[in-house]
Amino acid sequence: MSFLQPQSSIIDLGINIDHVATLRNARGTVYPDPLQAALLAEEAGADAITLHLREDRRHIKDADVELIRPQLRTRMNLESAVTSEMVDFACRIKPQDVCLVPERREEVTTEGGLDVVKYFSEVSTAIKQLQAEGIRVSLFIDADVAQIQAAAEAGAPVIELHTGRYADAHDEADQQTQLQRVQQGVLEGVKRGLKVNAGHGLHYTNVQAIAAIRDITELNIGHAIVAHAVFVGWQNAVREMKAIMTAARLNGLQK
Ligand SMILES: CC(=O)[C@@H](O)[C@H](O)COP(=O)(O)O
Ligand SMILES: NCC(=O)COP(=O)(O)O
Repeated sequence: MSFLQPQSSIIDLGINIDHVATLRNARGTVYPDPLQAALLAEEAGADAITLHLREDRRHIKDADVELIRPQLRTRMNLESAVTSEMVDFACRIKPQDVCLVPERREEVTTEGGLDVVKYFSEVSTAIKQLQAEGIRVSLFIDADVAQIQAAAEAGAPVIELHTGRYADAHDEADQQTQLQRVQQGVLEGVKRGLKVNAGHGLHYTNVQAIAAIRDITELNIGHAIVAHAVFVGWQNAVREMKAIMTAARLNGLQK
């Protein structure tokens, strides 16, 4: 029985547990356990658990997804490449949400958003297949009008804007430019009736400006939280991020 009371958040936090698995896999141990991380994150205020089953299985493994799915008391947001192997797997597991992402084997992390314009037919087909299983589909895209338009036309109800360029900005002027791109992207998404999420590369001192954007529903954050947990503990790291995001949103609403 679950004693976790669902509370409505002013902005949702999806905790990405990929790099709990990265740490586990580094030594071939069974710890740290991604399932335990997911359950403790939920207790600490996570609104969703995000995990990316990469084609090379470098962190999350098939068995993690299978084990974690029925145990969650919030929801699972499974990040997946647009391949028949991954989409079939997602259809079998039936997470509440699937976020379709681009993948390149040799990349260190997800570089850039899914090119929905170029792969419109493949993306539309994957969306239909997932939706037939009752899964809500999100597309991980750059804050680009053409991509947002294509996402809406492909039938995705949700987009997640890639904040990597904002996070990697080399100076303040560039960061402002990238922030404005995200802000504009959010407006474009909302205009088309989409739920707009964001994520990638967000951390404790750059998340505020993104969380303050009033129409963003959810942020997905992983690497920075796993890293911070080394010093403050996993649940404190989750709570701290949620508190920072909530304060930034409330602040943003007052402006
Ligand atoms: C899609 C995305 O931005 C993240 O989930 C990212 O994939 C995290 O995992 P990696 O660090 O393996 O890219
Ligand atoms: N979709 C983005 C995500 O899940 C988290 O990315 P990161 O915080 O690990 O960079």
